[in-house]
Amino acid sequence: MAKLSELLKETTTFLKEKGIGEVDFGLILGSGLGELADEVEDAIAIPFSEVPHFAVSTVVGHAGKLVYGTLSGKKVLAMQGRFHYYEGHSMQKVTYPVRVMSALGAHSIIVTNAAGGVNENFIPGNLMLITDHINFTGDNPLIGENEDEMGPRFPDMSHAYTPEYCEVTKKVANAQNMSLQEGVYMGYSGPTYETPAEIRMSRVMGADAVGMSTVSEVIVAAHSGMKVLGISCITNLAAGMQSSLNHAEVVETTERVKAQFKELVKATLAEL
Ligand SMILES: O=P(O)(O)O[C@H]1O[C@H](CO)[C@@H](O)[C@H]1O
Ligand SMILES: Nc1nc2[nH]cnc2c(=O)[nH]1
Repeated sequence: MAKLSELLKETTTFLKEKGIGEVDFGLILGSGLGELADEVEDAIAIPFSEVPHFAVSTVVGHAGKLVYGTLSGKKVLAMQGRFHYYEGHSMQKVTYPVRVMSALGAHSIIVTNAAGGVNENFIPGNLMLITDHINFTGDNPLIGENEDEMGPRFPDMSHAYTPEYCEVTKKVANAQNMSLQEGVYMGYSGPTYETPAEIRMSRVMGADAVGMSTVSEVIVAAHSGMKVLGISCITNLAAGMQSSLNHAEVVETTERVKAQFKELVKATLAEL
């Protein structure tokens, strides 16, 4: 199998030929949250299907494009949509875009997602600052040979969600009179939503929200030495807390709060 560093060379050479230059921040925009990339100035947009070694996005609410340009004065490379483990990709494939962002010079990523609220104080439409995560997917993108030039064999996850970035985000939300919840995101493999019993377990384990993404991306960001800001949009109450769950409701809730979500990310990005 080709080394990761060799694959990355092919991908970054392709992207540079398309006009993509230095990147400060990588942005991963979750279910229904991709519209933020439409605000990128001087944008260069490339479908995932054209990018060497990228998977394709198959989920509703994930446009499947890379968008490069300037947002809040920062050079960003945004993913309008992401890859998920439940789509049948390996964890390495799911997280390859984070490797690409790092290889293009990004020192930080902003990860966003749609998530179910486990914390009984949350309501659909809330935004939640992710302060930590529980990897409950049963897999890890770093399993396998470690390429030492990519990062350490045993990465420290003590401060995976960069504490300074959390502080800045809280200040920005406060200054804008925006309510911002905070909590722990628990990543399941999906594609089933959880059972009510799993949600009761998640709550006991310390989860405030549950989803099917993000944790593997943040593990790779930590491995690459990147700073991380994570924001969940609580799109529904988790299983057992409302009558039933479906993806149409998830996308509908993001529609309702997308203006607030975009404002929070843009204003925070300006301060980072
Ligand atoms: O995490 P994102 O991609 O935002 O989407 C979340 O919403 C989808 C389920 O409705 C799953 O893909 C889950 O992970
Ligand atoms: N796993 C999971 N993912 C979600 N994405 C949006 N809502 C949910 C949820 O309740 N559970």
